[in-house]
Amino acid sequence: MALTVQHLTKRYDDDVAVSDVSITLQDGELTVLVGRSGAGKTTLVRCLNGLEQPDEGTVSLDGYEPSVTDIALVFQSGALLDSKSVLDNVLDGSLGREPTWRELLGWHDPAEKRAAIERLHAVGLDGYADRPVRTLSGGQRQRVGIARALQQEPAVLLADEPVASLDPATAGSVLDRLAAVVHDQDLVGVVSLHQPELARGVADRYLGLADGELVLDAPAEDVDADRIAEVYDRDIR
Ligand SMILES: Nc1ncnc2c1ncn2[C@@H]1O[C@H](COP(=O)(O)OP(=O)(O)OP(=O)(O)O)[C@@H](O)[C@H]1O
Repeated sequence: MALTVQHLTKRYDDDVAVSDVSITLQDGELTVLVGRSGAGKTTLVRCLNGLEQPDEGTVSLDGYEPSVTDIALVFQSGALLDSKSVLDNVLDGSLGREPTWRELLGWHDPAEKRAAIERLHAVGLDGYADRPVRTLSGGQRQRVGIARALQQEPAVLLADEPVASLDPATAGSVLDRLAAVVHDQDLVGVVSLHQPELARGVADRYLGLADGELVLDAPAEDVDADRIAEVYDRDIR
């Protein structure tokens, strides 16, 4: 499976947020998207999953237009429902696959429940299913967010600055989980990061944006700290 972006441009009035970006991302690889504040990372991620419509260009999955469930997004805040249990938050990922009456009554298919518990295992949250989400730490919440995204059974897993609010050690462990599920489940993985040093060890590929333009697209083994620093040092228009 490959996610292909061709000549994607997104403008806000006269401001070009993403400018003529073309990329191909393979499954089983975690791509780390870097760039200074305002470079266009969030806009590109939102265009990838259809939250924003590009002004020009296309996004395709193996040559087809992706469906809404093909691409899952992990939000910076986790965007979880605090009053619900961990398991119920994960099960929200399969809404849309289950009949409406089940959603309304909260009676989930037992197979979906088993799958949700396996997804909690995949993100290292065995034994947390019945905990109310409000009792979790920031890192645990982000891992619930990843499990919920996996419950959607996507081909592409996007995460927009998923560790911005976490301390470096916790951020590292969340990114390790993200990389592990991308590799184990052969997903196309994309994570945007404010702190590129956290990407070392988890990135298979780097993309760098500067002022909306793609200025770096290379396998991680070809990218050293200086190459990443160049992305941040580019002159702003
Ligand atoms: N909804 C919007 N309306 C108008 N301009 C926007 C909107 N969203 C983003 N922009 C502009 O598009 C450009 C790219 O913003 P974007 O949020 O994609 O950058 P970013 O790299 O994700 O930044 P950060 O790291 O600070 O989150 C910026 O100039 C921003 O002001």
